[in-house]
Amino acid sequence: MPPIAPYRYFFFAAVILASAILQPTTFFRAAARILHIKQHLPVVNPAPAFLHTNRTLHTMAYEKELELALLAVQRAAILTKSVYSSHSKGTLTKTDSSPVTIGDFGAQALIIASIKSAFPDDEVVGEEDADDLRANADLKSLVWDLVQQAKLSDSAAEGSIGGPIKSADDMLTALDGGASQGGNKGRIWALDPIDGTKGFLRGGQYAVCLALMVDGVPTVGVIGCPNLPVDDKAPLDSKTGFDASSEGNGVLFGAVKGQGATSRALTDGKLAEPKKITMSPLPDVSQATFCESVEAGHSSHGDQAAIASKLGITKDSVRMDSQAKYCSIARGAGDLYLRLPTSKTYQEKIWDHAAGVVLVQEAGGEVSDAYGKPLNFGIGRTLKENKGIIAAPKSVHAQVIEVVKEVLSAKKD
Ligand SMILES: Nc1ncnc2c1ncn2[C@@H]1O[C@H](COP(=O)(O)O)[C@@H](O)[C@H]1OP(=O)(O)O
Ligand SMILES: [Mg+2]
Ligand SMILES: [Mg+2]
Ligand SMILES: [Mg+2]
Repeated sequence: MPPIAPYRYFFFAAVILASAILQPTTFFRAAARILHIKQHLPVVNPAPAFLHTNRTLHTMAYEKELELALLAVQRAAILTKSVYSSHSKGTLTKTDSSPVTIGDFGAQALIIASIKSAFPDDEVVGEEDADDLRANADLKSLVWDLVQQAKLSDSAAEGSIGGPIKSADDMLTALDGGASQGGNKGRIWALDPIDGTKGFLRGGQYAVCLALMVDGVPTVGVIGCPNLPVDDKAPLDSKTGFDASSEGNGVLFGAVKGQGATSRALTDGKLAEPKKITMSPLPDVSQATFCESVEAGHSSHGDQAAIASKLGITKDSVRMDSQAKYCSIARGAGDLYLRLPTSKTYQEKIWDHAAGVVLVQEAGGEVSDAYGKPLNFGIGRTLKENKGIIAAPKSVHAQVIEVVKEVLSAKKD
């Protein structure tokens, strides 16, 4: 074999350098495979931000996962909207005394079927399971009817998320597919088919929430909010959290770690055009609008009022159910989300926060527990190492945490 001309070494080196810059995750994984390195490899931000501007140069990391999640949530929302507007919601009470409806079961089955059609090896931590449907044939047939009717009007979009579920038994299998115990290894989706079920029953806000966690880190987040106004800057109503009179409600939010966050109108077919969203600049925290749960049992309204008052906030809180709170602050309609614990024993569930956290982080915010500790999504189905949630623009997060700590330590005395 003739010797390789020296300039060719430069050429090889340039190719290797370019792959490391343009496709770092693939590059390091391939290198690790070649070198037989078995240790954990970090998730690497796919490429410098300037390369994201030109889609022909580089395929965005998690593009397929984001699109799948957006369409799967959009299809599930067709089902939840039909239950929301019907007077009978097939409500049951779970062993922890929280409500669940035929909407929750149907939406979970549809979304897990979509995930499994595209990513059969991925695990899912889903809130619901099929036990009640296996025990009650009438309930099963009610949910099966709903599931069969929920189709995206665009056949390519419907096909891309696996098409309809084939049988009632397949529906039960999909519904039971959310039993993963979570953890910090590999790809695990966190799914809340209806978040804010109490709001859903009351006629308030609710959300269909799906996140992909990679090695325990929320990486893709998608939330459908059928009752939020499409206009990102529509004022929040202090009583209900949304302006019920506004036309064209229904928003689909999406975010990928390192790539920013978007909102778009929720449709019944293919995806609408996305708009970039960011949190509002908040130079003075006393001007903040803060969001909290409607249910006094889910977060401490008293502690939250004390924190707001110490921060000099005079505006009424906006009370709304579900992760619509994360969505509202991510798009600058509100500024802070305060969720102080009401009980020493309650453990927040990962599906109640994973998607919202990606959205807020990608819109310029920071999310931690009430003591400023990062949320650990990689230790099971709950956030058992954390107490409470504080989400705020990065610029004021530390200031808010100081005040939260003061309020909490004053309570202990
Ligand atoms: N004691 C509690 N503390 C905090 N969150 C709770 C508590 N009980 C239930 N939740 C959860 O809070 C979420 C809704 O929050 P919000 O009130 O902010 O909309 C629901 O997912 C609900 O769980 P579940 O789905 O079991 O009802
Ligand atoms: Mg929930
Ligand atoms: Mg739920
Ligand atoms: Mg629930």
